[in-house]
Amino acid sequence: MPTTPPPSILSRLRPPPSSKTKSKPKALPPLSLPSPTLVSQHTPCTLHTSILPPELACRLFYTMLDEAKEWKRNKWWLFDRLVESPHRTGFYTRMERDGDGGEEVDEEGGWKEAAQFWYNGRETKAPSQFPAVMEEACTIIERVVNEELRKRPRFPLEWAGYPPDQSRPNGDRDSGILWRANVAASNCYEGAKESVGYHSDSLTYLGPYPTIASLSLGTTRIFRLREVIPSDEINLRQPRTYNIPVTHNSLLIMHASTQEKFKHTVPPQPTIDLFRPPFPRQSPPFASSSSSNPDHQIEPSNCRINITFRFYRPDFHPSTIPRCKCGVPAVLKPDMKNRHRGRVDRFWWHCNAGAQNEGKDCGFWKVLDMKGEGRGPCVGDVEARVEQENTSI
Ligand SMILES: O=C(O)CCC(=O)C(=O)O
Ligand SMILES: [Fe+2]
Repeated sequence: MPTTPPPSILSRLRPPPSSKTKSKPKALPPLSLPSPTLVSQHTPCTLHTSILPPELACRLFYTMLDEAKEWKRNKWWLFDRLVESPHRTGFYTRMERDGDGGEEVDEEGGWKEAAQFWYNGRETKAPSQFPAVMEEACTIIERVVNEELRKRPRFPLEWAGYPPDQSRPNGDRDSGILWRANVAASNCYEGAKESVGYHSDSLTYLGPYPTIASLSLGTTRIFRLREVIPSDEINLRQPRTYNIPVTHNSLLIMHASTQEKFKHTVPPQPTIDLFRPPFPRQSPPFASSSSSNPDHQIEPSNCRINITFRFYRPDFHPSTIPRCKCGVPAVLKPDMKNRHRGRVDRFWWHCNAGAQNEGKDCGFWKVLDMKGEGRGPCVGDVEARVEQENTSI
């Protein structure tokens, strides 16, 4: 009986790795993060489900749906193409009280510029103020964000709070407040196909390492995060995609370093579940006893409303933002690909005029110099001062 010769031992060994063929890092499958615990484990964000009293969340949803009729689709030049955002957006400012907690002050000039920046430099009217129901929600959200901020380690370039000798908006009401939502940007995604592409938020008025509180109302959508891998790790690991289902009345807090290390998107979906508001539209009261058949007033909706509450830092006030040679406020971005000790330390200003100027910018470019530009106080400055005082005792 013919026998086949045993395979040589050499044929069973893998060839030695060639210096030319570098093995690519393994692609990681997307990970779904449907619970607050999982979100905290894998990302610099925290998720809070049922953040507002249900009746307030529902009333805010109806108010913002009505407001959304006036919102715009952003338009900007991307290279040589004029593109339009696949969702509608609105920008709001919050009335602040002066240092004595008395007269309400509205620095319209500054906020108008900030609103124009939100619309990619397009001329816009003065932004609207928070509607009363949004103010009510904001007070609750602000308290939760400040509680979280007090628990988390902070980054050196984060805002350290008002210096003791400086008057602060809202007087006494602000004691212990590190983060105050003074503006809000709102988005409406109608149907499964409306979306926002991958981006990180411009830091122009937020400054480095901002905290952004993002409230979801209406239909559930996926909020997707993906890390930007630093250049020196590109051959070592691949980014993972994280999918967070953001349900009605959930708050996703994007803590410091989310904008520096990750990009985020709300992608188009094949389908969505319609949202059935838990209360009828009419007000007041919201109680079901007010109507013989409240079901008749409840219309299912295919919209998701998102409100991002933001703290525009006093040391990044519109009057302090460098202008490029085109004469418009520069945009501030983190140098995401270069990280040292796991941290982005470098940020730069660059010309933003191309967004409205047929894609042509003036090439203006400048590294952010916190001290040189007179900004702060930052967490790192305060910590360094305390350390110095302790060593000199
Ligand atoms: O709708 C969302 O959850 C995200 C919105 C967003 O990324 C933005 O407004 O910058
Ligand atoms: Fe964003």
